[in-house]
Amino acid sequence: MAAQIWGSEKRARRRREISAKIAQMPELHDSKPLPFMTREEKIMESARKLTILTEKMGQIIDPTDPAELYHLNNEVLGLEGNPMALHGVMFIPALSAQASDEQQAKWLPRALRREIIGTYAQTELGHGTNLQNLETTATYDLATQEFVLHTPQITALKWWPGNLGKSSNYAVVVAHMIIKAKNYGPHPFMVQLRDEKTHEPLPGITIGDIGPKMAYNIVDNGFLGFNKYRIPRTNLLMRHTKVEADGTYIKPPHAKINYSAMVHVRAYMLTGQAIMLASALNIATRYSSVRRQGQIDKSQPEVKVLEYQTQQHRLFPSIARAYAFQFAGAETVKLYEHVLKEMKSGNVSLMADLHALTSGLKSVVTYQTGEGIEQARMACGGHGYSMASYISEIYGVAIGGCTYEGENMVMLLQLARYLVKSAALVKSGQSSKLGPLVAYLGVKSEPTSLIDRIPNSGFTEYVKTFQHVSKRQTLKAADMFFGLMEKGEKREIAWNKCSVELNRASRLHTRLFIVEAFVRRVNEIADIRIKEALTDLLHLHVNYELLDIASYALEDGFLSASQLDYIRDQVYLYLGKIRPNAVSLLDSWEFSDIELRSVLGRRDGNVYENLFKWAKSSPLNKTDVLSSVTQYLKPMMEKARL
Ligand SMILES: CC(C)(COP(=O)(O)OP(=O)(O)OC[C@H]1O[C@@H](n2cnc3c(N)ncnc32)[C@H](O)[C@@H]1OP(=O)(O)O)[C@@H](O)C(=O)NCCC(=O)NCCSC(=O)/C=C/CCCCCCCCCCCCC(=O)O
Ligand SMILES: Cc1cc2nc3c(=O)[nH]c(=O)nc-3n(C[C@H](O)[C@H](O)[C@H](O)COP(=O)(O)OP(=O)(O)OC[C@H]3O[C@@H](n4cnc5c(N)ncnc54)[C@H](O)[C@@H]3O)c2cc1C
Repeated sequence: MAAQIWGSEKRARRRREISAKIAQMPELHDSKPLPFMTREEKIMESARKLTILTEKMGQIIDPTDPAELYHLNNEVLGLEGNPMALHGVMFIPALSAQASDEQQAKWLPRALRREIIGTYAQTELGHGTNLQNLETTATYDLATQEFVLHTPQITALKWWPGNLGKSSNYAVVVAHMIIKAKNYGPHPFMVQLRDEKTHEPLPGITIGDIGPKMAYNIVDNGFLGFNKYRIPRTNLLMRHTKVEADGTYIKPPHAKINYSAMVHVRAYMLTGQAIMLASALNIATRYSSVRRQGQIDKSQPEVKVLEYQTQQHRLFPSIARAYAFQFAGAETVKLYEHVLKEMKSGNVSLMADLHALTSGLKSVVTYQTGEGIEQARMACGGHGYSMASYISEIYGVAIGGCTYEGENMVMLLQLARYLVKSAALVKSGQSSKLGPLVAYLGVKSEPTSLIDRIPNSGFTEYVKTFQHVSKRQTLKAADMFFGLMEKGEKREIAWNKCSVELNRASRLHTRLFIVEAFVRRVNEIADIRIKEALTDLLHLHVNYELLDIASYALEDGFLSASQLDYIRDQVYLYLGKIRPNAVSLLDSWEFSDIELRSVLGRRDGNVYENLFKWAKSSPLNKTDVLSSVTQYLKPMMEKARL
């Protein structure tokens, strides 16, 4: 199963080998539980481990393999981030996709050797979503052949970029490029922020940390202002766009090609989210098979809480989602790598499809991951609320994904643009022009679902039902939009008035893609036992998801009330079938105790002894009487006694 999850037997084996090596290297372990550290201590601890890793990485992993590097980071540095989180996730990808060969030769080897630390600085205090209204300017000075970066007012301060505040000395900065008073829109520039020797900010740069966040606090998300700060013309990333010495602008082959670093993260973050969801579920499911509370049969001893159907219903559909996201994520990364290769050689024809797909996926996956993790926390009762479970940190980090790389509603609306264009093709009889991801929009569907009538149809009838609801909602939302425009409404106003319906269409389309990716994967599996276990999970997935969106299929009678009962019964049937495999389905992800950082979720199940040990190690328990008591509470009580 681990081979299915991680992509191959070799990958699964390598992960195990890496975890085993790390287990033998105490210098790479947290020196004490992270929840007991202050933010400064955590940042220091992370930097300590990061530098050891840089030295010893070659002994542990193949540093050129991103999957090995990612696993190493998760084990050693953890999900709260590290001082170089953005360096690998956005700075290097931005340089790789947007710098010319010559620029790459100059900067990439230095970045890869970790001679310099970089980040991606785009969002500002006043604008994150609406890139066209970013305010930082890069004005070309023809006389000196330099760009002058400037922050015209407080809202133009860069705000949020990870590791910008304290760790990075370089950044890819996105600024409006102005040449001879003409604004060419946002473009990426390579900018040195700090002196390479002293790490002091360079003159003209104002920089710092934006303060603590809900989670992810090892990362120093930062602010950055420029006061007429000059960089050479050749620091504009020039793979696709060029500015010649005389100010001549050579436009890129696609208007949005500079957005590729965002698409990179949107594609890669899906498996990252799956991992966080599976981690939280691993903790909750293990704990649920240790925790005994109450009886189902009063004549029997107390049961493991995992025996309760409500507990299974809370956890198992999310286990199915974690697998579904992992499989959909792996497909998306493959597609992304393909499109990137094409893009580098000038073929930009697949960019719109990839943008639409990743926009929908990042939104649905992050939202459902958040839901699943929060349910996992509640499934652990009181102990889930303790930082000892570590679930709250996983939750905080995961839901950051609902916001970063494009706020979810906004990204769903990006997919909706693509769906509405596709709907227009269907309505004008041009269905043959639909891309493969939306081809179903042009296919006539049956009048009713056959879900309960062809039980051995594999998952075909389910897929057809998802297709039906997605198609119907897309055409309905598009009709609403076109109708408003026909009535004379301006395009943007009409769009806003339909946006809730449009986003519903985007979610349904994306959920269909996720179901299909899961079905595709299960169909490919040769090993009978693995196929059986995943088929059960897929049954739960399709029935649970369909129940969740049933209103769309009931509205037009595609599903009947009795079919809904059938679907509900299938959910209960598969909850029971999955119960014996539940812990194994999560243990198969092979998270080590070091990586999980959870007292509740330990592999040995020794929860209570370790919770007590953990509580005793709380810094508050170093003394029996705190100074807050001696200084304030004790005098107060004494005064009251007088
Ligand atoms: C897209 C916007 C909303 C609008 O852009 P704008 O330029 O204004 O658009 P318009 O002019 O209106 O045009 C719209 C048309 O453009 C098309 N379009 C838009 N984008 C693209 C694109 N990328 N490709 C192709 N086409 C595109 C669109 O389809 C329209 O076409 P049409 O007109 O309909 O034909 C834009 O403003 C936007 O994107 N806003 C969002 C801003 C954003 O995303 N900011 C991100 C900042 S960086 C950030 O947030 C970083 C966060 C770091 C987080 C760190 C944690 C990382 C964890 C990663 C884990 C990795 C795990 C790895 C796991 C593993 O290895 O397994
Ligand atoms: C943990 C974290 C890490 C980050 N890291 C980085 C980084 O490394 N580099 C970087 O540059 N940035 C980073 N960001 C910033 C992030 O990319 C932005 O916060 C994000 O893109 C959302 O933009 P915003 O903050 O402007 O939200 P807003 O756009 O202000 O969103 C507020 C509300 O307005 C709604 N809204 C906005 N526009 C529309 C619209 N057109 N239609 C409908 N609704 C709309 C949204 O849906 C939302 O409900 C990070 C953010 C976080 C939380």
